[in-house]
Amino acid sequence: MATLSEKVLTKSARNSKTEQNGSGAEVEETGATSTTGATRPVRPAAPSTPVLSVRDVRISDQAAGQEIVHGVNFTLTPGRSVGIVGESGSGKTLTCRATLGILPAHFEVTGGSIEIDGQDISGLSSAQWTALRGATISAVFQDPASYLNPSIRVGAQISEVLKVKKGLKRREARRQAIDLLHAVHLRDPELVYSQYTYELSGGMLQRVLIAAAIAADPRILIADEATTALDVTVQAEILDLLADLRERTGLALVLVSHDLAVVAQLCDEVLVMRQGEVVEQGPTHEVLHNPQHEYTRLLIAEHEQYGLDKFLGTDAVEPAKTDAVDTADAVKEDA
Ligand SMILES: Nc1ncnc2c1ncn2[C@@H]1O[C@H](COP(=O)(O)OP(=O)(O)OP(=O)(O)O)[C@@H](O)[C@H]1O
Repeated sequence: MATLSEKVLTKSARNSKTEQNGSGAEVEETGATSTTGATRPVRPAAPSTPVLSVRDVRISDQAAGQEIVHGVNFTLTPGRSVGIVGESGSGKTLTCRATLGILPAHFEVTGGSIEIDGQDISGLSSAQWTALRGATISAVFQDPASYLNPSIRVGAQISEVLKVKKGLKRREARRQAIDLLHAVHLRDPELVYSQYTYELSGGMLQRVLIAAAIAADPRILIADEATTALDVTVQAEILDLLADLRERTGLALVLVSHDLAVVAQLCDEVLVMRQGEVVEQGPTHEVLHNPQHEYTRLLIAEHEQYGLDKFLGTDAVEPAKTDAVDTADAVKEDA
């Protein structure tokens, strides 16, 4: 079977859409939520094996002696995507970082379990993590400049991933890095390869970071507010790119966004978080069309003015009941 980057590159070379490759299995929806959350009906589990299982994960700040994330559940099979939305500080990034094994100092997973490709991550050694990151699970965060080294040409940074993770020789790593820059729709990839971060725009840097993140053909990509800082046109292009990777290569996506339109466009399932709780969870279309929790309704109301309904098909989104609540406080991110 062709690797992820080979498939991306093949597609890029053809520069045309192809049909799904069959690896995009039906999502296995657990139907589970936090104990306080609204629960959706469970669909029968899909036959495909999960690449990522997050089960009742709890994260605590050990310095403060406080649980911050109170139980997150979701399962991803190849080619499927889950979105995590919610107010600032609700635990979205901590959940992602726990999945990547990079929680900040003092923070620990104090309950539940996380399995990547069937492997419980709790007992992994640092060598095992090194093998897993990039090759099986990868991530793109906001602010790409802070994840790239300003004193090394961006292409060399992608080549390095290819040399370390795929054991490629210098010349082949360079060739594949340029192909990857092409695959993320950067014009003149050879030029970009030889440039430094200060020479590139935010949108270009974000694409470079995505190219680096997918270089080693991961099975799971975590995109945490990866398009938030970009202008709408560039954001749309990057979302298309992620959707394309997902459909064509079976990449499983965890997408954190404050933007419900982004989640509506890209995700099969959505988790709505507030104050460390998953208050609502289910198939994206269902949650956004028929929200059960007041906070979800608030989020939707906040986004309707930005044209969320255009991503939800022809049906209008349920009108939100917002009278009793100060939405500006409830949805701090949008302030
Ligand atoms: N490195 C850290 N040190 C101290 N506290 C932290 C750290 N990272 C997160 N927290 C705290 O943990 C809680 C959850 O943070 P997290 O970053 O997961 O929120 P979030 O939902 O991703 O928010 P945002 O949308 O603003 O990124 C917050 O109260 C935050 O202040």
